[in-house]
Amino acid sequence: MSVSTVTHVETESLNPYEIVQSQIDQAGKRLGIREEVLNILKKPKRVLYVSFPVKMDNGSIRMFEGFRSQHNDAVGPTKGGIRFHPNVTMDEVKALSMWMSFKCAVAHVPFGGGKGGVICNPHELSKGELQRISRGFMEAIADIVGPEKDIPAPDVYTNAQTMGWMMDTYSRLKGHFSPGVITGKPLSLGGSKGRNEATARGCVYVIEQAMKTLEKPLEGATVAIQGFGNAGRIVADLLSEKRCKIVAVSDTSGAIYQKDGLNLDQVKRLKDGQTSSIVDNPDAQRIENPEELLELDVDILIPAALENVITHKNADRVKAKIVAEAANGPTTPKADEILFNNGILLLPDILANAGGVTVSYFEWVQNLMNYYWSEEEVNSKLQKIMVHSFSEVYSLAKEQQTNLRIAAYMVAIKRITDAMEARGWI
Ligand SMILES: NC(=O)C1=CN([C@@H]2O[C@H](COP(=O)(O)OP(=O)(O)OC[C@H]3O[C@@H](n4cnc5c(N)ncnc54)[C@H](O)[C@@H]3O)[C@@H](O)[C@H]2O)C=CC1
Ligand SMILES: O=C(O)CCC(=O)C(=O)O
Repeated sequence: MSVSTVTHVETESLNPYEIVQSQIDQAGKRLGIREEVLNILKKPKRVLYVSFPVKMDNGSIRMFEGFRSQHNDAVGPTKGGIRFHPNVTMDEVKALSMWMSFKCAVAHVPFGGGKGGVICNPHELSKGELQRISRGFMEAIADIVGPEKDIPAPDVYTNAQTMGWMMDTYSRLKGHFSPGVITGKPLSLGGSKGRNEATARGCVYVIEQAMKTLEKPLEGATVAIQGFGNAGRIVADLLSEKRCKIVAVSDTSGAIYQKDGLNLDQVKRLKDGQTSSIVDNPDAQRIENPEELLELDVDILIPAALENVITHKNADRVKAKIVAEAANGPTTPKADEILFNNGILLLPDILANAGGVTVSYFEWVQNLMNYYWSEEEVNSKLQKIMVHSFSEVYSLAKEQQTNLRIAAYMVAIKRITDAMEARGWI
């Protein structure tokens, strides 16, 4: 491994909106795209701020705030998840919507990028309150979403149930059943088989291709995963089915380690138990500083929680051979540079976690046809897309002697600017 050339960077922006703009600049310049065209991509087309009242269980009325950002719809209607989190900001939602445009373009999914967020802490809310927040937010954004306009989906701290409530609210407002307005729904409401696992499954398909390319066996590979929700937990299961050793996982309660591989059934029982905490595990060692999970000497590191966890401050201590970004935006641009110089293969979010939106696209197609596919059909179509996307991005990265993130952006920007040109926008 070569020694990093970037060792004394003092600061870098952790604002995801500024980060995605710098990523667009880097890739756009390599493509030789005019600045005025890149400027179109550097801002979302529309951002809606909403505030809405919700009746709480104790009878009080509380105001909640949220955002929906629609980045670029040159390729098709905008699409992307809705996040419920206490720290959601408008800039974060804008950035997430931009990553969605590029992700869809990398996967050849005919959507532009959208994203939503509601500032709230689901851990402090009852199921009834969550339902009223979900309905309130959908009512507030109903005018700008729709099966042919903008199609939300789950993201952090939202799930199939949240999507079901939102679909019901939208359908009532429009006066007809409208499953195509949102994806990631329960199967009983037009959800797609395989959507719940799709983000993780897509990530595993990409990891498999990367390991093949590096000529390393997947069987027996050691894995550390930050985040144990939809993305992280299912990645753990799927990689363990492939006989990888999941040696460390973390969630908001902390991080645990077991050098011979964690007993995942036990970890899941703890997560689903009363305290919802993975750290009370007598058979695993607790990692006192959970961020040190990112620095473990493993074959594969999977950030599957939030943004900005691998930065210029800790990137030099990352020892994994592959970093697979199940999360959106976990690695900063300076950290990208350090990992690349250190010979670590980073599978960027807009490639590695594109499985979720890909199967969301399949769900939308099934809703519009009102004809549903088997799980095998969904998974095999997903695999084809992920394998093809990886090889397209990997070949370009080799040709351009750059990292996979910049190559993925180049693929995406080319596809979106071609559509903008064909529409006569540029
Ligand atoms: N759900 C989906 O289909 C997709 C999700 N993603 C991305 O994957 C990431 C995770 O999302 P989901 O798994 O859907 O959310 P989730 O709500 O199902 O799970 C989030 C997990 O992250 C953990 N977490 C939160 N903060 C943490 C921290 N500081 N340290 C360690 N763990 C922490 C939580 O405890 C929870 O286990 C996000 O970046 C999301 O945008 C990307 C593509 C699709
Ligand atoms: O399934 C979707 O439409 C979008 C999922 C998502 O929010 C993401 O890929 O970040």
